[in-house]
Amino acid sequence: MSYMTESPAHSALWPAPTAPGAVDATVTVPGSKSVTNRGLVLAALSSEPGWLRRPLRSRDTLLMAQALRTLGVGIDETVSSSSAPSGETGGGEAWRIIPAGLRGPATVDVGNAGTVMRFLPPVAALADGPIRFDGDPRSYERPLGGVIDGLRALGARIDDDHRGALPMTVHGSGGLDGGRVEIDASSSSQFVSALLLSAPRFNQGVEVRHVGDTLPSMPHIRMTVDMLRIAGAQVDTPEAGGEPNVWRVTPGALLGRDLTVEPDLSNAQPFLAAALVTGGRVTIPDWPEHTTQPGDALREIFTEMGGSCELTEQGLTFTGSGRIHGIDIDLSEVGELTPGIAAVAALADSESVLRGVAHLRLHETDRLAALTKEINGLGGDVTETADGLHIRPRPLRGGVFHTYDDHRMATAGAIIGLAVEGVQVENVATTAKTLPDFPEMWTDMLGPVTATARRA
Ligand SMILES: O=C(O)C1=C[C@@H](OP(=O)(O)O)[C@@H](O)[C@H](O)C1
Ligand SMILES: C=C(OP(=O)(O)O)C(=O)O
Repeated sequence: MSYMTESPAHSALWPAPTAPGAVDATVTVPGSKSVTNRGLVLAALSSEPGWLRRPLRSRDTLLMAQALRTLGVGIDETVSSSSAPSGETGGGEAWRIIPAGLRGPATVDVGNAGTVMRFLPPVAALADGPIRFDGDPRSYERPLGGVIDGLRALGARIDDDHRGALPMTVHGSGGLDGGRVEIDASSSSQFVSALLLSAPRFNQGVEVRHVGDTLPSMPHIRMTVDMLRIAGAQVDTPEAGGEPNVWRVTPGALLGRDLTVEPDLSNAQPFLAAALVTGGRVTIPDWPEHTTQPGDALREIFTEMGGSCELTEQGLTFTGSGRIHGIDIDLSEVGELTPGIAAVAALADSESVLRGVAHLRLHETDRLAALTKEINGLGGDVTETADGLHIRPRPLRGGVFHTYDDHRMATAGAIIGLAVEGVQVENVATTAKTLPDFPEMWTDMLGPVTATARRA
């Protein structure tokens, strides 16, 4: 299976640092991948220029920006926020997005970014000309059928040589009818988000009805709806008294906005985990009081696993208790948190059952297989279930932790390395997908620990 293949170029080993004591650090986490890529798409489809402040600059977001540029959108990444119209949000980068007529021929490289491969085909259907979509080998294996079939039902012409997967060509005709569509989004919530994000520009808007058994990552669909509304779209949702599993977007102009991107709370996970694993304390500045990001659930999940947290003006402070408990939890809403939770669970004082995440087999890698193999490779006792993992903690030993081009596998290996000597994370550079500075941030977080340990 593809998750087992290792490319020689990726064989570099990163010695994951062990924590000599309790961490005590403040870690500023860059912007959310999910918010940045939605912000870029919505701004590109707007009727006037907009700003995106403190965007995430990582492989996934740069691929999104590059793809939109290829279609004709202007994105100035170098603008500092001081020259932005309302500089009151402070320093940091601000991107200026200037919408333009979308046109092909063009080729979009999706890398292995779910947000790019799912959110952009509907945008391409609005463009004039053929848009070819291609990406990393893994992108060919990730589900796309809901987007392709959905777009066809709404009037798009698509050549998908591999039936429901990449590579493919969307033959944009300058507009799309839109209307009613049924899709099965049980393999990815991003199918729903994709069809909703571009829908204000469809002639009839859209009514998306999910007809599958399960629907993962609901907070990400709520994020899509929230951001559409902020951009001026009218959206009817199941939460607002509508039918279950049905979303409607009315056609209309999207407005250029001045949006500040929240820190990526899923990327905050390894740092919070460090507080839990070492019985220390980590503060993440700018943790939003209200958010649709699934990472917000870490406040509850990690508290149940053995700590406490406090949200103050300084941010979110998580304090470990020195004990790590197992957890029995349905992670279907917050699937992307699974690798980090599994890593902590492998170090706990009792068993864990992680449920509701069968769809992780089709993420960056087969995450259930990869976590099982790698934790067991260090002496752990993990078994795959039909929809998750059963983790029985055991004393672990050092060894190579393979990452299969999955950023969250790399951070999971780093978490285990805090407590287990001799863990070597293969291809830690894969964290560049969403957090290019991860190794430096990790070492910086541990810096004060070393100082504390020396003082003690
Ligand atoms: O819409 C989004 O930004 C995301 C939705 C989720 O995808 P799935 O529903 O495919 O799990 C999540 O895992 C991914 O990291 C980001
Ligand atoms: C599943 C993830 O990414 P993608 O957006 O590529 O689906 C993830 O970041 O955990």
